[in-house]
Amino acid sequence: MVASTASLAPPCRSSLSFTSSSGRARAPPPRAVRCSAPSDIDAPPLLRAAKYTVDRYIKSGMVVGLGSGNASCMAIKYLGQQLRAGTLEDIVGVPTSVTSASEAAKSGIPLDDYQGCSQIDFAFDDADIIEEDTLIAVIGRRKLEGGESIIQEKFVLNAAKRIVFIITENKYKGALDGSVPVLVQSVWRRPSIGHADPFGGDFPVVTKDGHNVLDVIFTSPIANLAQVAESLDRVDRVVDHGIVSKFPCTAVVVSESGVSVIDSALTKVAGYPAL
Ligand SMILES: O=C(CO)[C@H](O)[C@H](O)COP(=O)(O)O
Repeated sequence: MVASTASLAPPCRSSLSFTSSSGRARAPPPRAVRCSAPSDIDAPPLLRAAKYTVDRYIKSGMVVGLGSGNASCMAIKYLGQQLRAGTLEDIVGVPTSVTSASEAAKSGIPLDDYQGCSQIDFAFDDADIIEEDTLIAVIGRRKLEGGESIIQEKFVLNAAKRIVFIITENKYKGALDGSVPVLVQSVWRRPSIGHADPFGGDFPVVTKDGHNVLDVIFTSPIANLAQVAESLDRVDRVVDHGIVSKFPCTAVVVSESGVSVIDSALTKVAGYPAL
């Protein structure tokens, strides 16, 4: 459960600046490009997307960030199958959560800890929502009580040379809605009865890194996720948040009609094999 709730006025798209948290201006990313994707037409669409991601992006010898969520779980299992079949060799997985670590261990994928790992060749992950064009994602809206960690997940994604989000079509949007999870240093909460402390009170979630989670709820569409991330980065006692801004970034999007690949780097599209 979330610790508490706050609201934030949505930023205005007209002031989009793409300034990084270090204050450096960066060029707006190219528009995402869509192309159709591939084979294995009998499998359920999410599984096709997971298999496509493994087949297309993972090569023998890679260090691979292993995401969290349904699609990532399928990709982890399929990666394990490819290792057992000998189609892929010498893969080391870096899990983004306890759940992905456990799934990878069951699938026979050798693992490394994210804290001991500075270079990750490729990572895949689920997301709660992805902004069209920029491919900026929100992760971590679900409960944070099963060993998930936004800090761990973002560390792995940021350390990866290339990332792919595997999502269903309803998560790929122009006008984003809902909430952004924000990690804050634990605060003492006033109890309605009894005693309170950072680990109790009215039972707020305390993450495995020792933080509380605020869900910043937007009551109108989020016009500009990059600007929301910048604003949050400037708030005192905010440790991290669920907005992932990474370039280049690819979304493998599942719809009823099939699987599409949307790539934020126009130049990469030409390199795709015929699908
Ligand atoms: O934090 C996340 C990705 O790590 C997402 O919140 C979550 O995993 C989405 O899961 P699903 O795709 O199964 O709904």
